[in-house]
Amino acid sequence: MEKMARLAVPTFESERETAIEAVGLCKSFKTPVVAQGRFSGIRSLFSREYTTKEAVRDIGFTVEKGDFVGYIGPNGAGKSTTIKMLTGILHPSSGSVKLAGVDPHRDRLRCASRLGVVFGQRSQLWWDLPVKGSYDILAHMYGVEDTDKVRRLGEFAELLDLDEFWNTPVRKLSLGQRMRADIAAAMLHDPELLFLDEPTIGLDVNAKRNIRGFLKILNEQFGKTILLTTHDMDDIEQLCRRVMVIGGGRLTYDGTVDGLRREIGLPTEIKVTYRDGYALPEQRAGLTIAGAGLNGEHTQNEQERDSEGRATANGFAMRIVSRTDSALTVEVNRQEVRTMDALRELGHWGEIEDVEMREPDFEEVIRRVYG
Ligand SMILES: Nc1ncnc2c1ncn2[C@@H]1O[C@H](COP(=O)(O)OP(=O)(O)OP(=O)(O)O)[C@@H](O)[C@H]1O
Repeated sequence: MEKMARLAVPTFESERETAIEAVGLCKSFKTPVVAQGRFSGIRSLFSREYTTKEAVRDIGFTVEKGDFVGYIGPNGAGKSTTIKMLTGILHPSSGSVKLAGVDPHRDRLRCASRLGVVFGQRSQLWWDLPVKGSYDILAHMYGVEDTDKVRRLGEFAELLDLDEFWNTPVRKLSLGQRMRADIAAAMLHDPELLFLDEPTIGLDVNAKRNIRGFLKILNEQFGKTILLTTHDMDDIEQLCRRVMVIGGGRLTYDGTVDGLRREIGLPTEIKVTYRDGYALPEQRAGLTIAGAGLNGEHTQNEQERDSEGRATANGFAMRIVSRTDSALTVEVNRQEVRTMDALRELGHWGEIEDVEMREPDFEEVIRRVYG
């Protein structure tokens, strides 16, 4: 870590300089209408009929230098299309993008030196070359000095455990190894700005932890600006201060992660197993416990559930949803009470042997955002 700190040349003079500015960004795709019937394949080739898909509609936002922003939304929402426009791979149908004041479409070369890009589904490494060989080519392409290359790769190898597959052809790497190699490749020329499109997709817990740790260091110690798309809510919660949600091509939320959770209002589920059973306090047998510090006030307001019978955010602190002789499963409304306070309360009812927690899953969170 100390060695890494020596590498850390602050890139930004001012903390709050703008790293990304997107204004009225739109992207439509025209696709030929597929003809029906005999010779449909050949007729489609000559068809003049098109359908238009508005993948991104009027998106605007600003990202300050040093920010770590999550960009989330369901499949087909327009995340990758946005990233491709931000990185200059796709031209917007209308609107504009500036990266540190530079248009990535007009000035691709200047932007390339400031920009690292990782697409989780695709690699920028040479399939048949050993990992090291790809880095040599990339360093040459970006004009990275040999001393810088060696120093950076040494640090990345330490932080991302690259040594174990240094000489292995890329095609033989596991998905986790390949992703680590790809992220190091994207940072080899020391860009200020890093775009990551689903970098943890399909990875096991250890590989995810390793990659998240590295991204955290890049952001917190090196001040790199990072924009991350993901379907993994843990990526967002552990890494991002800010989250933007896109749905149907439009930005539907832009704010803090906590703000998003509050807006959605889904409860956390906790299952507590007791060593020798539990005793519910008399006044709490109604299974719904009021907020304000779990003071035992009893509420039984049916409006606290939505039309599907789920607990809604307001009006309760903790609700018992199922129980056996030795275990209780409760929903905790995090708008009303902290999880630690809920656990403390549960601890008063018996000796706790085991605790399992379940956060609302990502797809459910997203569904709620779109109402
Ligand atoms: N080159 C293309 N031609 C036609 N339609 C496209 C093209 N690229 C994307 N689309 C369409 O634009 C919409 C947005 O796609 P995009 O890949 O940006 O979504 P996404 O949010 O990244 O989804 P996912 O999470 O599944 O990767 C989708 O309906 C997709 O089918």
